[in-house]
Amino acid sequence: MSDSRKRHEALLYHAKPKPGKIEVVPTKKYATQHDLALAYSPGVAEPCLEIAKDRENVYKYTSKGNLVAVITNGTAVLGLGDIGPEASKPVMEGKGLLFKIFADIDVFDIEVDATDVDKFVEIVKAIAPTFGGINLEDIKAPEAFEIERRLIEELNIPVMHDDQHGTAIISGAALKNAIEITEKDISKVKIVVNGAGAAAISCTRLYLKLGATLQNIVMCDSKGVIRKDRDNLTSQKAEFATDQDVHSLEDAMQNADVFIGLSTGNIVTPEMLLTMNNDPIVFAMANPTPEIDYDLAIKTRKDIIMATGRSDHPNQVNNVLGFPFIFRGALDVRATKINEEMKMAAVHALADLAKRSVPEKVNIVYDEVSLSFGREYIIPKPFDPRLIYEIPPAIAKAAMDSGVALEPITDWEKYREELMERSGSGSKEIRMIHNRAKSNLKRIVFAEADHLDVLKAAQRVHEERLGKVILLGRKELILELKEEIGFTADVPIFDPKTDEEEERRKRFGEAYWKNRQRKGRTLSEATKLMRERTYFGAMMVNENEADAFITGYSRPYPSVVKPILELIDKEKGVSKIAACNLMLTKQGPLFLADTTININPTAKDLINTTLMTSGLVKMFGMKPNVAMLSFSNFGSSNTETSKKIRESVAFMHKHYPNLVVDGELQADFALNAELLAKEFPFSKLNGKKVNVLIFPNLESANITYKLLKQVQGAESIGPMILGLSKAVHILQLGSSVDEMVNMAALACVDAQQREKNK
Ligand SMILES: NC(=O)C1=CN([C@@H]2O[C@H](COP(=O)(O)OP(=O)(O)OC[C@H]3O[C@@H](n4cnc5c(N)ncnc54)[C@H](OP(=O)(O)O)[C@@H]3O)[C@@H](O)[C@H]2O)C=CC1
Ligand SMILES: CC(=O)C(=O)O
Ligand SMILES: [Mg+2]
Repeated sequence: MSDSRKRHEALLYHAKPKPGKIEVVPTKKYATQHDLALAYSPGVAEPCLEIAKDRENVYKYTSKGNLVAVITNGTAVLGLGDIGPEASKPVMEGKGLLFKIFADIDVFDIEVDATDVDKFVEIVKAIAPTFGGINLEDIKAPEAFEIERRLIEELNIPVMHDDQHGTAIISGAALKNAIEITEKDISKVKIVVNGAGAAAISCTRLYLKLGATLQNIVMCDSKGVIRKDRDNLTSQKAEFATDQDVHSLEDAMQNADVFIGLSTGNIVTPEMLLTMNNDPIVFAMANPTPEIDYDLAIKTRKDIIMATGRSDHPNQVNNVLGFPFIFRGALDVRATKINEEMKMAAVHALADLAKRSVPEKVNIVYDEVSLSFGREYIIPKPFDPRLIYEIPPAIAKAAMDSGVALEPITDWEKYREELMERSGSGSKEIRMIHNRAKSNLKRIVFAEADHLDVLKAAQRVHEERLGKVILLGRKELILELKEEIGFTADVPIFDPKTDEEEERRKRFGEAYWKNRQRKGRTLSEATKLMRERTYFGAMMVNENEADAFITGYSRPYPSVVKPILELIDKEKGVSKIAACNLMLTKQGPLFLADTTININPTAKDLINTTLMTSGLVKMFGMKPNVAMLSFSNFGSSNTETSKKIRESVAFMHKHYPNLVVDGELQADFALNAELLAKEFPFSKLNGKKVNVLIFPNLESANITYKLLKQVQGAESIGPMILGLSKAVHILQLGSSVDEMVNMAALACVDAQQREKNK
């Protein structure tokens, strides 16, 4: 896109459909006169009086605890300089947007027309009662240091100048990882810092805490190198003044290992980069134009680790990765400050997160095949859904340990749940299954581990400790792919076709043959079949060499179901297996059956499917409320379909009176409690929230689950096979990584359950 088009697009984005990026949204009902009498006079007087009695109650009755002020005077707006309070407003609204979407924190952006330190401090202090925290932004040095120092001292809510400490935390984490990749020693690396303002000074102070050595640092400002022999240095600049024989940025760059740019755009040249040491680390963080263009830098030095503050290149080192999560953790324990311990905890939590395997969602958002720790991925991406539940707990814990938390967290698991809930990251049901899988690790076989996405899913299962992973497939290819995605853990790999597995093939073949010898299989045939991974993997579960098995990613469903049915016995009392999909819809979880096995089930099949699905629902910790669906309601039609459903409902009412099941019902009546109560008050489903839908045939079930997925974007877990005697599950052809991770977790929980029921 040309520069003028980009400019036009940015202006249009801010202007339309209504000017600006944020608005205020009420959180309470306001539809009736009664609601308004509560929201405003007279009802509002009650919380006012409670707060007047005890100021602490402000956290109970108002939004203070989750409200942050983003405050500026517009004197150092990005790298655009002193452009004034009005011109800074788009940036501050932008921060409001980011606080909200990444950490569910509400923001008032406040642009103050005051450059005088005393006046600015007075104004912020005067409005502080409104807020739970204060994010100072884009205030130039040296005033920024004094303003922040005084506000921290005089207020008892967290105050942080983000350009200083947010930037220091993020760039500190990135620097720590980049140095690790280059295998250098932080205490020995030569660092050039260009810029000596709010961001540069605080970043450099933090690098010293990470182990960098003052003698190895050269800092430059707009006038050149900050040398001891320069006059009129501010006290902050004087901290970093050098007596080395360097007099220009060019001099400083010679043999430097690290360049930190927090100054202004386009001031580093390719020639300067060429004089740097091997494996140079270049963080050109000026916004919006970096000190050197990303493409130019990587073209100039093949051995570079390059980062900018921008989102359109790899390695975005930008404080967006920090402030939402830092304030989240601080607000959640009512921290009175954001202290050094909390900042350091954030550095390490961020640096560590970059080393773990990346959720597939992140690859998709950034249009990447497989992000993994390395030169082009030294720090997590802002859209990483794990940030919200990994970083705030680290901050909160450090606040508690360092004695600045007024409301310590006692239940960390619950806190993590709340954080996930805030971000809408994954559903409760998925988290519940993941947590249960983690509680007792089961051995799970991935049949098609030589496929990239299957291997990525296995990596997640391993790293998130959802199960003990066993990989099946071509070993050489698996090893190659493992290396590519940074899956370094040593997990068992089996290649069923190789000589290495001859003994197992023989043993599995014999066991299989014993079962099938009267069904037309010879021993040699049976042994030969064990070269196939579906057979081999399923036999591992049969022979207790694994607890769970998932397969089917690369093959059509029916071609996988057939061998599975030959190999794995049905559960006692089950005549036919069935399949169920859990759909995570906006109205809550819905279990749909039978989505993939029985084309035209009989009344008996429907009863079996209903009973098996009800068992599954209980495994998810829920009570099943089952609607048997059709195109008619309670006898309004007399087709064969309606009749078979009525027959199965009658059977279940007689033999399973405690099961909440009814029908036949149309889908809208099943899912709309009011409609059902009005028309069919006699129904067993009255007053219940239906969470199981049993369909009259496979077509209707299968079409519905796929429609929900595509049209409503509902997440689906499944199809889960019901009625087998082992935890064996079949994936849909081409399942996504997330779907496979969820299925694997479910298969592990299924295996746990079977162990318990033994
Ligand atoms: N990626 C990120 O997350 C962040 C990036 N930044 C970027 O860092 C830059 C500075 O921000 P901030 O510290 O808040 O602002 P300040 O106004 O506090 O500091 C600006 C500094 O840049 C120096 N400078 C200006 N021009 C040059 C030059 N040609 N050569 C060397 N130094 C120069 C100034 O020198 P002097 O002291 O002589 O005036 C001053 O020290 C901005 O570009 C901003 O966008 C800031 C925060 C976060
Ligand atoms: C990112 C940021 O805060 C800045 O450039 O000022
Ligand atoms: Mg800023």
